Amino acid sequence: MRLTIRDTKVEVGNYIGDYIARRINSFKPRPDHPNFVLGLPTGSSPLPVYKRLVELYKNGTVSFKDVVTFNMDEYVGIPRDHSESYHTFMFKSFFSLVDITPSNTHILDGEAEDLYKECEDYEASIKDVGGIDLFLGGIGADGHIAFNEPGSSLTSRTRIKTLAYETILDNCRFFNNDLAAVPRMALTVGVQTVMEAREVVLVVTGQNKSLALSQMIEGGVNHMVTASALQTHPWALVVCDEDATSELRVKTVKYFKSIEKVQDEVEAKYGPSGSLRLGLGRASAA
Ligand SMILES: N[C@@H]1[C@@H](O)[C@H](O)[C@@H](COP(=O)(O)O)O[C@@H]1O
Repeated sequence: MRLTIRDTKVEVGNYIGDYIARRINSFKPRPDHPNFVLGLPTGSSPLPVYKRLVELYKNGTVSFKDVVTFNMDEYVGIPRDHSESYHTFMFKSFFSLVDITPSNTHILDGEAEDLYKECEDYEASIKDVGGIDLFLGGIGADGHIAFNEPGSSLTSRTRIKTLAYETILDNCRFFNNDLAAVPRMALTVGVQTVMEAREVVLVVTGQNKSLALSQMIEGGVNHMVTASALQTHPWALVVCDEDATSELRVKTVKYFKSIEKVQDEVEAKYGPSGSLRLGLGRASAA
């Protein structure tokens, strides 16, 4: 796992936006994997990333016309046109602002009649397009990834999940601080679904994420901090701001800062390594 530290949230957004655009532009289509497949999160942390991607689209650096997307999660219990549904979030923050083909975007349907089938079909759709090339994610204050709350199996797949009280409290800010209005359940990709992406990039910003960041990086792999599973991913990158490093050891921060420059030089010279370079990965092996 690599950690890249930037001064501010905006710089984190710019770094990740540029990074994703580079990956899209260097993607080489194959008959069994014709499109770049991008996994996407919601939440406030990825907003600067979306802003940067929109800028890059507008200035002609990148196009999303042939990009296929899969979102991480969606609430159960609110309609998709609700102002706080993840369908609405994605449309407003990203999809309506770029040239993405609507039929190439996938978001779990929290209103589906058969929620179990919806989850199974979602996993099958990911396989059908050749797996996810890059999964962008955020992190909850308790260290969760997508809606894989503490205690979730690290081998979990897309499923129905009851939200932890801490997550409901956190997300209350989006529902006029009305606790009763926050949905209690969601559909979410599993930890294993994220782990099977060829590459995972996590955006971690703000002091309120600093404990989660130290637990996921400096602690052991642990189902109580589901993002810690990324320690075992062959190509995971965490990009955080200075505020989010407050709980990290000075030694950890120094180490990752010292290796960043060399890693960037290696990648600039040789391109991404191993499985990424070959366009192969866990997803295609599965
Ligand atoms: N399901 C989402 C996560 O995917 C997101 O990472 C988290 C943090 O959101 P924020 O970035 O707003 O702190 O919120 C929710 O739990």
